[in-house]
Amino acid sequence: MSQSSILIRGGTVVNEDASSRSDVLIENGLISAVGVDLKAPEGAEIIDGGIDTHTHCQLPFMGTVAVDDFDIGTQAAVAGGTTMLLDFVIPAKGESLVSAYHKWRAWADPKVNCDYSFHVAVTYWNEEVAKEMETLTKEHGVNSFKSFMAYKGVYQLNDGELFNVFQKCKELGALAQVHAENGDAVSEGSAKLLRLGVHGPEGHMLSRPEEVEAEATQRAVMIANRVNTPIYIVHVMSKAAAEVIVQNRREGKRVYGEPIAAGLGTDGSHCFHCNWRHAAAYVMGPPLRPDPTVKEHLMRLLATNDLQCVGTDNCTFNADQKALGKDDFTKIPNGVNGIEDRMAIVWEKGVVPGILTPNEFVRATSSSAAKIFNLYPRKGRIAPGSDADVVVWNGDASRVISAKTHHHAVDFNIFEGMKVHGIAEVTISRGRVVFRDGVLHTMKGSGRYIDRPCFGPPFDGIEARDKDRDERKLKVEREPYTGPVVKDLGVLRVYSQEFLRSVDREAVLLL
Ligand SMILES: NC(=O)NCCC(=O)O
Ligand SMILES: [Zn+2]
Repeated sequence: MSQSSILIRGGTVVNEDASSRSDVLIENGLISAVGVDLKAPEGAEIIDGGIDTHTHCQLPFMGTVAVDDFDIGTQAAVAGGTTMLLDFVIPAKGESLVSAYHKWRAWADPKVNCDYSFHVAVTYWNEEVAKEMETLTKEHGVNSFKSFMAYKGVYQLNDGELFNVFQKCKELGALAQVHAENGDAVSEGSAKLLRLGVHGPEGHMLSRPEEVEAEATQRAVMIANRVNTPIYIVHVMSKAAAEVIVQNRREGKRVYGEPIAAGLGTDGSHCFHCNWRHAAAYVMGPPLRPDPTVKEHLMRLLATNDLQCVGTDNCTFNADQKALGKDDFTKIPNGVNGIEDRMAIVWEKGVVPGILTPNEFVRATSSSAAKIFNLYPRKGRIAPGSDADVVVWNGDASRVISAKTHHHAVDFNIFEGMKVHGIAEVTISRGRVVFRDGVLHTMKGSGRYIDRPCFGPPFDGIEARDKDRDERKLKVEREPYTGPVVKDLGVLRVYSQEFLRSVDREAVLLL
């Protein structure tokens, strides 16, 4: 059969809700039939191609540029069974969001080897930004905007700005996302560690413990709930932050949480490694936690659907780039790898020990992302009419992860030496075999940018909740007050407690 027509026979088709022994027929980039005797290698599982919800290919960041570009990043993706990336446009403070979007498209379009789409970060706030958000949703298929609560002085928004961004997201039907870390606490913590003479990578981790992430997570959820708009917390890295999400979901708040491959597969103890380069390789924000039990904890929350999508935050820097921070951990470019190994890490740490079923694996690595970002069932499902992004997955086969053999550009792999089960034997992107038996067959620029319409599933019921909560229902109709009113001084003056203590109170009131 030609590339535009592929029949995968004799496998088990694994969707998020059911598995069945079926063949899969692919024609012209779409799945055209799923059924028996249509005619994968015996015993293989046919899984919908993975969706990585969080990548930063060739991101200009902290004085350098991430080395996995859109070509290498998408090659690594398909080699690991991922067929779609959701990357981020991150405009500089004051830069037009729309221009930044076009700049990122020009970087990505000629290079991508599988489908992709962009979230856009809001790194400052004014009315022009609000208009540009609208343009991005209406003309450029963007339905998610990320705000940073960290990176003080660079990307960090204050609470008032978060209210504005979330309110605009709600109006547009776009999903508000946050990087939840208290940027002021990070900044104070970093300065303290440096003052104490802790300059190495461990200082990064020690300067921003779990409560710094948990507090910001709670604040973001509170603000989103005040606005009554859904909120998506990117890279949930700690038990404390995860607990905030679990509790708020129990209370009915519309909150989604995204652990990443690094947080599920390894931990922050590496930041104490005596080799500086090794330790620096694990520096990312929020940090990987030193507690070795965090990874299993997060995996169990994926099983219960308390956390939803697995991303990677893939943002890779070579040794010489990480060395920008050799004398000061605050200058180490933050970021780790993950795109290629994400699916295998979730299989190894989730399915192999029995924490996740294969169906839950599909939900966590693909279908939930497709639903939350409004791509379903075009992506995230093996069914007639869906895009033919498919992986023939061998859950019994194993490999040892190594920077020597990986498909990334980076010179280090945070999962180095780990034996993982779950191998993508064949990866099909839009009906074309792009990876088979360990060999890439990618075509640079063949991936497409996928528009994502607004008002996806996270918005179901939001309007009804607005009606239910409408405070006007509690407004009290009263007789107007007709008694005396103190003379209006005309000017509202706000004095500090210190000032008030230092002067005669009577005098101040008379001013
Ligand atoms: N996360 C990280 O350490 N690097 C990438 C940029 C970001 O997402 O904050
Ligand atoms: Zn990120």
